[in-house]
Formats: sequence, C-alpha cells, structure tokens
Amino acid sequence: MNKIVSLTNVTKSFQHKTAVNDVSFTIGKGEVVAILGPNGAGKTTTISMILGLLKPTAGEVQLFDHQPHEKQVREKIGTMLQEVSVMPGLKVREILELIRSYYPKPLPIQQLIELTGLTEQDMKTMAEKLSGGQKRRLSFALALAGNPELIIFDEPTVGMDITSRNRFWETIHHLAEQGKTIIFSTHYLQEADDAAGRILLFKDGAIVADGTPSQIKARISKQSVSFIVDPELPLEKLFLHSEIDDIYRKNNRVYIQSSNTDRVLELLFQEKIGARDIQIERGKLEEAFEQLTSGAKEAI
Ligand SMILES: Nc1ncnc2c1ncn2[C@@H]1O[C@H](COP(=O)(O)OP(=O)(O)OP(=O)(O)O)[C@@H](O)[C@H]1O
Repeated sequence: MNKIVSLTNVTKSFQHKTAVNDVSFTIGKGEVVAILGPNGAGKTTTISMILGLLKPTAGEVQLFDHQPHEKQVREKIGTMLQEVSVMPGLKVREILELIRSYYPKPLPIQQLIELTGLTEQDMKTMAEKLSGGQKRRLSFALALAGNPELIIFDEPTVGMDITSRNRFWETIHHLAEQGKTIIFSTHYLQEADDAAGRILLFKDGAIVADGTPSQIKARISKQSVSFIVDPELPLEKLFLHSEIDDIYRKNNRVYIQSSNTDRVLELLFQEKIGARDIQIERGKLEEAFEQLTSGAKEAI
C-alpha cells in the first residue's frame, strides 16, 4: 500500500480529558475514508492532529512519511474545516488567486469554478458578503486550489442545501477517481455509506470499527425476515427454533429477527404458515452505528 497517512499509538489529552486514546491506523493512496462517531468521540481532534494543528500527547502522526507541518507535506494537502472564515476586503477571485500563488502546481481558476459550483457572480463578490452556503463553496475551492493529493474535510456538508451537497459529493467522487486520497468526518451516516470506501467508527476516543460500509453493516448480528400472514395465526411454534431470536408484529407485518435469515426462510416454508410478501432486511448503517457506539463495548 502506498501509505499517505499513518497514526501510530496516538493519544491526545486535554487537562482532564483524553480525547483520543491510543489510536493507530494507516490510509493508503486513493482511499476515501469517513470518520464517523457520536458527539465528542474524537473526530475533530483526530483530524486536527492529521493536519498538524494539534500535537499528539503521545504517539506519532505521519503524512507522506513526514511530519504534518513540513512544507513539502503542506503543499500536498487541501482542507476545509468546520469554521469558515474569509479574508475581509477581498473579492472571491482575489482570494483564490492569492491562495493559488502559494502552491507550485495550482488548479486553474476555471477548474475550481467547475468543481465547486462557484458562479462568475460569486467571483466578483466581496468574500465577507457571501451567504453561508457560498462561503462553504469558496472554502471548498480554497481546499482544492493547490491541486492537493490528500484532501481532508471536517463535516463538509453542514449548512449546505441539497443541491450543493449533491454537487459536493459528485466532485468528491470525481477527485477520488483521479486517485486523490480523501478523509472526511461526518454525522450523516448515509453520506459515509454512499461516499466512503472505508469507515473508521470512533467512540470515546477509540476506533470501534474499521471497514467498508458493507463490512460494518454486516457486523450487525441480527437481520430480519418480515412477511404478511393471517393475523389469527399463532406464531408461538416458530419460537421452538433456536435460530429465531425474536418475533413481533408491526403494521400488519410479522418480523423475525435472526442471524441466519436463510434458515428462517427454510423454516417458514417447512412450517407452512402461509407467509406472503416475504422481505429480508439487512441491517442499516444507522443500526450498526447505534449498536457499535452504544454502551455495549462487547459489540466490537
Ligand atoms: N481544547 C479542548 N480542551 C478540552 N477538551 C477538549 C478540547 N477539544 C476537545 N475536547 C474534548 O475532547 C473530546 C473529543 O472532542 P472532539 O471535538 O474531537 O469530538 P468530535 O467527535 O469531533 O465531536 P463532534 O461530533 O461533537 O464535533 C470531547 O469530550 C471534547 O469535549
């Protein structure tokens, strides 16, 4: 693997709080990685250490086999953080030109416009007059200005409307196809599921799951088979089978929870209960998230 980011036994403690606790992982070239987790899980602290904005209390962060703050590393990184602050007194085009001038191989302005959805009108506007959503587009353009190899976003789509959000993910998809490495934190599980090839799920400063969205979903032990059946029909006999963990009725359907849905289907036909409109539901990412980040540490 062509290693772009590596964290080795990284811990970050503030006065009375360990925000990140002995975390290790590596991210290879071209990976699109979502950092997911509930409030206070350590996502922003981890991203800040990757960016060299915070120094680990222990352990080591390396980007491109160097320290995050080294110049040759900075030139290869683009970032968009939660807080969008813009330089006052400058037009959008002037800010973009200025930031582009810091990089050896910046992207052409026209390409930045196309990638981020900034309009010609936006380019002529004083940056401080932009709306929240337009400021995020500028911030996205600034992140891409230096044609970075590694792009890091902290909750990138907060405050974006649906159109901007879709456009943002389209651009990310396009950048990923070009082999860029992308790391983003999000609270939106669906975004992680749709956009990331890998999810690092954080809880209490530690990684509780690391895998593809499907692998993480597959870790939900219980899946369900649901069907419609005569409401008078007693279902108790199904409980005799050890593979069935739970049975309940909801909105005219019967749901059977089990970790072996193939066996449940066999049983339904074997018992001849007249089940109709049978559906199998795999766990959703939301459920995996709940299960993996709730109190039960043994879920890992
Ligand atoms: N500068 C700081 N001083 C003290 N504690 C901090 C500091 N920064 C973060 N923390 C604490 O560290 C923990 C992790 O915070 P962090 O911001 O990394 O979480 P997060 O996963 O990004 O949360 P959110 O989803 O709410 O943004 C939290 O308990 C937070 O209160």
